[in-house]
Amino acid sequence: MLDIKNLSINYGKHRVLNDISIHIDKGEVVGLLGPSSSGKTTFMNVVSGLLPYKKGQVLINGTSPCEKTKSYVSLLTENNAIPRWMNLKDIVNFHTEMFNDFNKDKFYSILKNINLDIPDNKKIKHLSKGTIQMLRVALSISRKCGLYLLDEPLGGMDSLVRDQVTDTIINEIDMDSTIIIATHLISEVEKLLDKVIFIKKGQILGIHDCEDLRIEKGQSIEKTFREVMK
Ligand SMILES: Nc1ncnc2c1ncn2[C@@H]1O[C@H](COP(=O)(O)OP(=O)(O)OP(=O)(O)O)[C@@H](O)[C@H]1O
Repeated sequence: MLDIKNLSINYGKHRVLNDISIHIDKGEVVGLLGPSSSGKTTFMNVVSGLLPYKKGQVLINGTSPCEKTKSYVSLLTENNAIPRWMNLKDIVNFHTEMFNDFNKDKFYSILKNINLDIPDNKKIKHLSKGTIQMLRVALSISRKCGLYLLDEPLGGMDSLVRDQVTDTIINEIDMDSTIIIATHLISEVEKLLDKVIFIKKGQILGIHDCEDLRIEKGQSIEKTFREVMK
């Protein structure tokens, strides 16, 4: 489904992704795990088509990121891009117009499941950071896509809410869709993951099947992550 070969990205002279190669199958749930500044967001931006690349190859079902693949990919960006003046109804209308695959009913049902009771006329600027993040996650998983790129989906949420949101992510996304979650909150997402990619300073330190890694190391993915990143 996603094939990346020898991808390198520079910002000026600073290399932020260094010759990375990754293959991800349809339906896999993959954790892109690395400390701050390891290149996770850059990776997500390239795959989503937001950031062009010159070195290497990125193929989504055989096609380089472009307008066509954008309709196949739901990107949850790390930072909020929803204008602060919008209210809930504006946001829903915007998404309905913007994305043919956005399912409004599903969106409201997800809000209900995560106990997010936001009136239609409530403006973004009056919501807390954690609430905005929950809203953004609900928006991105209410699209029907083949690939979900979730960049720090749990940022700004308290631990109880994080559990609820991780369960919602896995329950609401079709099983044959692929999910890539970039995060450094590993314990919260590790139960969801089939595969992990360890990344540091733009370099892939390892790609593993989670079950195999747990058996091989006899410990959690988070503990192995800490050892690998030392
Ligand atoms: N637009 C940019 N111009 C120059 N350097 C950038 C730009 N965006 C990111 N960088 C640099 O690229 C490196 C990787 O950043 P990136 O945001 O991809 O990492 P990350 O793993 O997502 O980090 P975090 O977990 O803190 O969000 C960092 O050193 C960052 O400072």
